[in-house]
Amino acid sequence: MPKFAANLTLLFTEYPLTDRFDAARRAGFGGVELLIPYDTPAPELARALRDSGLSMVLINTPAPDWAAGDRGLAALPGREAAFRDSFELSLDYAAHLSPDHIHIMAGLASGAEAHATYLRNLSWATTRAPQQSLTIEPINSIDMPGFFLNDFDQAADILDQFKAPNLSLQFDAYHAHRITGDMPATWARHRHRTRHIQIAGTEGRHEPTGGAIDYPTFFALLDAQGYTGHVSAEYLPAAKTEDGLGWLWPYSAPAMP
Ligand SMILES: O=C(O)C(=O)[C@H](O)CO
Ligand SMILES: [Mg+2]
Repeated sequence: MPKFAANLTLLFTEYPLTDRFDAARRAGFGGVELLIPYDTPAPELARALRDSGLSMVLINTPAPDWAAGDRGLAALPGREAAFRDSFELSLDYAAHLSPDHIHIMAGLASGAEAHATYLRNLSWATTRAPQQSLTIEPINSIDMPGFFLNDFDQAADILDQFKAPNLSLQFDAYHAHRITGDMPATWARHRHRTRHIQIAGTEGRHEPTGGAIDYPTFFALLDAQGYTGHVSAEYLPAAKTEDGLGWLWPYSAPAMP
């Protein structure tokens, strides 16, 4: 059975942030991820994490002004100093939260200069934090127009060129479906590069049920292939989070009250 984590940026938003950790535990998750933890002091998050007994699976590098359209800095020419500062901030948070992975957000950019900047920044980051697992994630261009890393083969070229032991693929099955139309084939091509998986339903990015991806079959395949990473629920609950968790119950029952 895969190890399931809850994305606390999207799930359990009915609760204040620090209460979401325990809500995830009660629901049966074994880990959590938090995309943008930087508005809450790291010690406060660390306390909530410790009290819940869960592990932190993933944080993202900052997208300094999300509301203004920032989606990360790694591929932005001329913003190298800001990227390094933002990466240092994620390392500060990592020192408190010990995430399995930090996702380096590429940002909105395109072209050769952005590509060169991205490679330079990734190279710097992999050297700066050799013990920290780092990921890159292709994100589909419909949900996030202009995001630099928007294709799995593009990510594979970069990873294969780098061969950095601490840099790997974050495989979001929802994005894989939106980008290629064939999530299982995309997984087959790229699973050896993957250390973290995220899931969502293909209809409205809601619960991972129905829709074009057969998740029970995918989870069985992950078991058969010996995948040891986490599978994070990164979706928009269609209603109250707890009301949509039936998909998790065959794998992990909610804790008794
Ligand atoms: O959009 C996604 O799928 C992600 O995982 C990014 O980290 C967004 O922040
Ligand atoms: Mg994702």
